[in-house]
Amino acid sequence: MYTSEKAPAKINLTLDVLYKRPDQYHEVEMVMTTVDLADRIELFLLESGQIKVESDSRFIPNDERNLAYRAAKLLKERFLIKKGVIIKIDKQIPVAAGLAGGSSDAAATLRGLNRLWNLNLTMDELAVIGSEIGSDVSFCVYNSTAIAKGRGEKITELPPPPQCWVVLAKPSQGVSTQSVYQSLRLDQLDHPDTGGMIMAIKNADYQGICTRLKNVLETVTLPKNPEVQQIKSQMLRSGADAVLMSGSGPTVYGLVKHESRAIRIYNSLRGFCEDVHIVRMLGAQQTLD
Ligand SMILES: C[C@@](CO)(OP(=O)(O)O)[C@H](O)COP(=O)(O)OP(=O)(O)OC[C@H]1O[C@@H](n2ccc(N)nc2=O)[C@H](O)[C@@H]1O
Ligand SMILES: Nc1ncnc2c1ncn2[C@@H]1O[C@H](COP(=O)(O)OP(=O)(O)O)[C@@H](O)[C@H]1O
Repeated sequence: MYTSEKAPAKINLTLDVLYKRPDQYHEVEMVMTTVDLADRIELFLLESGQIKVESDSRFIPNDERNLAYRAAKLLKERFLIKKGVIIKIDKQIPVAAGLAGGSSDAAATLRGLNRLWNLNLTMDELAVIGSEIGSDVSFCVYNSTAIAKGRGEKITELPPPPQCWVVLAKPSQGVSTQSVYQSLRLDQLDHPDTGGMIMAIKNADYQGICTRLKNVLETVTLPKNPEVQQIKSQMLRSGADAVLMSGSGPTVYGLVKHESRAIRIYNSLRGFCEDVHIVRMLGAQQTLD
């Protein structure tokens, strides 16, 4: 028995942090969507009951630390499943980049095992389970466009944003999500216009989306990582309609309407950044290829 899932990357269109919670997480308000840069997850039923992870990437663990492994283990224990699974990960999303690659792999594993192990769980039930793996996993289960609140597990879906091209550039220096949140100066934040962003998306207002991109975590990552600001400036110089760092970073993305402009930005980044991708904004549930 076999099944497969795509695990797309996410980008934050807005990311706001409201306050630090008693559980030491932060209350967030984020508008996120997906792009067509995706890992591919293949799931093979194992009668032996074992969970195995195989990946072509040397940047992620292939044991119980892998978020896809943790998703399988959680489902197996929660629903007393005797069978096992081999999880093959074709890694395309840059790791520790602010693109939720690990979270998306975990979410794709939940969706795939729901079929492979005949669990018949709803997306809402899978999203609740996903929130036990990480704050971004619930959003990744729905795999669409949404407002995320709470730690990131309270999801309200939105219509997809208008079609456009996205140039993603990931600087070489990694970033620790935990340290970014912990270094945030909550009393000095200039908050995003989250409501305005939601209206712009609902009205398919591309310009309105561009003018409202804002991520408060930039206040931490940009001073520590000058490459991020350099890439933002270079993208704007080369014609991006808007630029922003995604999540806790360091990936920067630029939005443009036409592929020719995306190619010009891509070429202008040679020498600035090695890990650059031209992708489409997705924003809606993906059918399997
Ligand atoms: C920053 C964001 C924005 O979309 O994405 P990435 O940059 O990771 O893609 C997310 O909030 C990251 O979600 P995720 O990467 O799943 O975080 P988790 O593993 O749950 O938490 C990692 C650490 O980040 C901090 N954390 C995370 C979420 C949150 N709402 N408040 C926090 O303070 C905590 O210190 C936690 O120990
Ligand atoms: N399947 C996976 N894909 C990517 N990273 C993973 C995976 N499983 C565990 N990890 C670990 O999670 C961290 C990066 O998570 P990722 O979701 O790629 O970054 P971000 O949270 O910045 O978007 C790294 O420490 C990586 O080793």
